[in-house]
Amino acid sequence: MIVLAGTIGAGKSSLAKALGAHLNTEVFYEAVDNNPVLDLYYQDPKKYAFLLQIYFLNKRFESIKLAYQQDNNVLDRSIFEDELFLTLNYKNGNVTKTELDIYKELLANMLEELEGMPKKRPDLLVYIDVSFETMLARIEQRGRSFEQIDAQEGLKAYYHQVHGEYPSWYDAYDISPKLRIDGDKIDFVNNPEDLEVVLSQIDQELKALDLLK
Ligand SMILES: Nc1ncnc2c1ncn2[C@@H]1O[C@H](COP(=O)(O)OP(=O)(O)OP(=O)(O)O)[C@@H](O)[C@H]1O
Ligand SMILES: Nc1nc(=O)c2ncn([C@H]3C[C@H](O)[C@@H](CO)O3)c2[nH]1
Repeated sequence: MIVLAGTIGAGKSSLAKALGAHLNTEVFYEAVDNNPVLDLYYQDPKKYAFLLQIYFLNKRFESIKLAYQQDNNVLDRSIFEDELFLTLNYKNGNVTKTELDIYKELLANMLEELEGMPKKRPDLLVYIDVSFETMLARIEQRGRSFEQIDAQEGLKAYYHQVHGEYPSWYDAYDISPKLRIDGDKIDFVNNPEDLEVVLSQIDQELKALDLLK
């Protein structure tokens, strides 16, 4: 399983789609469309943060179990980043200490389940690194109404926090081999040559892991 990581709007879903097509494997997208809590969360984070965290964690676990069934399936965001969002929500007073503790216990239980599976962790994590300016531009360009910074006071500051958490999260990540992609410079969405460069970098990593001929 190849996992894509990165801040909101970094390009994970876009690269996941291209990578799945390239490797001829399945892509497990993050549960955004038909998510009954996400827009409520953006309207009222204090009320809905814990429910949203549980919603994403449950969906993530479901996707991981399915994704592990075949080599080189692609997962749009890692279970470890969910914890990054949780911690941030706790810091911001949207999640109580009791909720934080319950979530962490549940997560530990889920990770234990994964430890019991034939494949225990991702084969490769691909991190798309973008600047804060790029993050904002991509969120605006994608245009989900509830994510727009003019829709909600404090949203820009929240995005700044999320963006700020990622570099140290990525540096500390040691669960699997990892690859960083500069999502500011490499336009794998509009430039086929750039996409080719990224895909061949990933291919090389997979070959080194004996997951690609
Ligand atoms: N490298 C890139 N160059 C140009 N545009 C990009 C690039 N990556 C993504 N985009 C555009 O930015 C927007 C967000 O991309 P995408 O939905 O793939 O991000 P994401 O990381 O999956 O976001 P989220 O965390 O919210 O799910 C889309 O409109 C996409 O077309
Ligand atoms: N609060 C919160 N916790 C999560 O675990 C989480 N995972 C994703 N998201 C939000 C970010 C994008 O708007 C949108 C798509 O990534 O969903 C989250 N928000």
